[in-house]
Amino acid sequence: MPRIIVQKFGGTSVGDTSRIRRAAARAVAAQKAGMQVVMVVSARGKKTDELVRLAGEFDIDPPARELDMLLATGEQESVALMAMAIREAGAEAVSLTGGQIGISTDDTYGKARIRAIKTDRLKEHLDAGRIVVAAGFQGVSESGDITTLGRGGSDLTAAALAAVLGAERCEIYTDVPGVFTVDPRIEPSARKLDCIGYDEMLELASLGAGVMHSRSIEFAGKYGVPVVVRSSLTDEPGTLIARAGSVPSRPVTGLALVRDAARVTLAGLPDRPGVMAEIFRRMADRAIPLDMVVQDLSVAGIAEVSFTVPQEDLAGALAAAKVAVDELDGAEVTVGTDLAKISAVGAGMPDRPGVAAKMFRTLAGIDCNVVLVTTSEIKVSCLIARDRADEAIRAVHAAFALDREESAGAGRDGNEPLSPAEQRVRTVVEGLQGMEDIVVADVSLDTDQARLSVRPVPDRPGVLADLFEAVAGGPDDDPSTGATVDMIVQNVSHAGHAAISFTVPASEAELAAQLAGAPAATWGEGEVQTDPHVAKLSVSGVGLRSHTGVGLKLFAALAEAQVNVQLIGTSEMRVSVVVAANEGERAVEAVREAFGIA
Ligand SMILES: Nc1ncnc2c1ncn2[C@@H]1O[C@H](COP(=O)(O)OP(=O)(O)O)[C@@H](O)[C@H]1O
Ligand SMILES: N[C@@H](CC(=O)OP(=O)(O)O)C(=O)O
Repeated sequence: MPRIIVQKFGGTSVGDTSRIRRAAARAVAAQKAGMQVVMVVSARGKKTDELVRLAGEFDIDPPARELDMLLATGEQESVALMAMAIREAGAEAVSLTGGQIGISTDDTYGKARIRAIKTDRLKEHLDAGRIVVAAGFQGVSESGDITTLGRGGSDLTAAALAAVLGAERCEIYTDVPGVFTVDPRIEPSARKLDCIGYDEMLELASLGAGVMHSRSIEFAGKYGVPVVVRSSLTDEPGTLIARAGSVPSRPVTGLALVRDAARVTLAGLPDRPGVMAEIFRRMADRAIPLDMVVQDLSVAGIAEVSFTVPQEDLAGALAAAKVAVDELDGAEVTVGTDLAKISAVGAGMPDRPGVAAKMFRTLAGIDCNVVLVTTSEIKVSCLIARDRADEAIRAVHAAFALDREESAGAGRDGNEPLSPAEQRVRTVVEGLQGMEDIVVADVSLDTDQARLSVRPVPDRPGVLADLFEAVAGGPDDDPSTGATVDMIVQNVSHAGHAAISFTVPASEAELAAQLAGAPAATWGEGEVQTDPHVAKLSVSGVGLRSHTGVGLKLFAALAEAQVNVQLIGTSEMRVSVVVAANEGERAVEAVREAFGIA
């Protein structure tokens, strides 16, 4: 069996002739070392941005088919130049477009999904001793049109080619020497990570870390492709992205920032099944990607839902929200702009209950107010004012001492046996029709949870910190005295007051209520309400958030089964909802049926 390596060079790594020569030299060196080499190359520098701008000169909303035709030329230019550079360096090379490689996609221009890849032509060239230079970011639809895979999509081409060719590894060459604890452009003391788990990297990428495209990590994780992110300018070893079992489990591995968030809140909604399904349907109709989704407990039969969208989708989201509110006899839609989302991600978070409290305390320390909170098992996200974002990232980075060298972690050969969840994913992957099809591996029910809601709480910095430090047993999160907080949800405030809900194991409900009572008592009317038994239903799989259909299907199934949703938490790997304890079984049955899971 020939040993194959895929090397991807991003736009910054092929920006000028000397960089193209340098990239070519790397590929030639790998071939000389005995590997068959597939290069995946992006458009040079800011070429794709330029082409988008150029299209805008003629049409502010250019036809998607023509735009894809145009954008694909950026990569076509760079693969041809790269093949010439390789010949100049004394090796054989052939450049291929997405269509020539045999990458078939669906026909969603601008963000097409890969359905299949034919490898015959690639393999023939490799066996003939040529370096294959593949155009990233593009494919061909069933009807024969050129499609693109979404901005940053060359990473996806590389991961996909590595998967179908059974490559030893997929190397992503870029302008930084690896994955850092946070974007080094924001925090110069950011530290390069030696390795990171697929799940953590997937969360970080989807929460804003631009170093890799989230769908490419989804893909690499699904097919078990080892990925290395490294510098195209130096020989440092880079960062290995591998399975969770082979990397250290840190409470916080890294931070990510989304600068352009906007909030939409639908208020005065009836508290009955079907509300979320209606909202998701209206957003899906307009292809609006929902990011943070927050539903807090209803008061006197009135519910409220908030979500964030990229600022550029705000107008569409607002229009869709107005239709939903009318349909649901809701009261009003409000929006918030100039917001940013900062997130902390770490696979070891479940073992360190104080992470959220520490993040809240740090934000309070710089007098930064938190508008919305959502958490999943391995991340905490806070929506804050955009003009505080950089300062907030730097403060949180320092608070978790992310600039400091970590102690030696677990082994990193990636050969540990698959966990049951990973095995389930593998089984589902084997039955996929299209390579990028959704993987819903499991629908589970945890009936051993309690929900606490604290309201009203004053809307000022420090409140979240006081509450969650108290519940965690103090600022040092001593596990012997605190309760283990699972999901945290804070919705937007009204008239200076907000509400916060969270879940804990049922056995810790009383303790948590007691601990939360102390800070609540200092907030005037603040009251802790406990539901000692609720059920948490989770749909888990790979890359759920990038498939907008998952939320829609989940909420439609719950509505059909007449199950009311109390709280929601979303992440890339999991969508969780809290429902009444006596509705849990009915809910899980309906959702399993909807996703075709036995
Ligand atoms: N956590 C992170 N680690 C490293 N780089 C990051 C991180 N988050 C964001 N970045 C940014 O990602 C950039 C590399 O991605 P990109 O510009 O898309 O490169 P390419 O053109 O090679 O695809 C870096 O210059 C860096 O500023
Ligand atoms: N050229 C495309 C695809 C890509 O992945 O680029 P880069 O590797 O430079 O992020 C884009 O700009 O979106």
